[in-house]
Amino acid sequence: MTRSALTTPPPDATRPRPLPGAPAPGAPLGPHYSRCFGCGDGHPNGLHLTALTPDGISVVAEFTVEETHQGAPGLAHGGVLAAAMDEVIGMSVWLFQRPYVTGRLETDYLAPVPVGTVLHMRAWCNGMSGRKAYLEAEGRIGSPDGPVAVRAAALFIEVAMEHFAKHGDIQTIADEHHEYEVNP
Ligand SMILES: CCCCCCCCCCCC(=O)SCCNC(=O)CCNC(=O)[C@H](O)C(C)(C)COP(=O)(O)OP(=O)(O)OC[C@H]1O[C@@H](n2cnc3c(N)ncnc32)[C@H](O)[C@@H]1OP(=O)(O)O
Repeated sequence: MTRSALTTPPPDATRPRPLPGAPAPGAPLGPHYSRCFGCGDGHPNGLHLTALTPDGISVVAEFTVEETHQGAPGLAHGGVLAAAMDEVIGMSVWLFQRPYVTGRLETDYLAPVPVGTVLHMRAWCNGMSGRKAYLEAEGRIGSPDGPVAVRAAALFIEVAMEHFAKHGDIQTIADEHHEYEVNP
């Protein structure tokens, strides 16, 4: 991965560990929001990623490239692939049970991804330092051992739940997230 200093963990970053209450290995991860473009099962033309965690600290996910995801005829749009990377990384940092948002996302495109492809994705955390989490992901064509088509490196920043209350739709957060108390 061609990664900048901004997405490279500093020497004092800590390695993540599975938290008590993390989903059991192999258990499916539900959407964080039903209308999320990346993972929402209620989104009419989103990516509909399906995911699980093998170990409580990383995520594997599948994304089937549909006609609605095209850029060039018959090929996935690069922005859609970046969205898929953002989403699987967001799913992995969600395992740490604190809210994070994408601060920076870097993407390498290594091979075109045809419509109909099942992209096998994996995301993991390289280190955490204060509010910053340094993460990485890859997407492989056709199988978990297939050729790598996309790689991404990201800096996610921890935010308070008030971030979503201030900038988003607090009622929907309250309706779908009973695990958090939101005090706008
Ligand atoms: C209900 C549940 C739903 C759950 C929701 C889960 C959603 C998952 C969805 C997938 C993920 C997304 O797409 S999230 C959507 C896309 N992302 C966003 O909308 C974020 C928009 N940006 C922001 O809101 C803001 O810029 C923040 C929160 C990222 C940072 O603002 P802030 O809180 O004021 O903090 P700030 O002081 O600026 O930054 C903190 C530290 O991070 C560094 N930093 C900040 N941004 C960057 C950057 N782009 N590149 C490098 N470094 C950065 C700063 O230098 C600083 O370092 P130092 O000085 O401390 O060293």
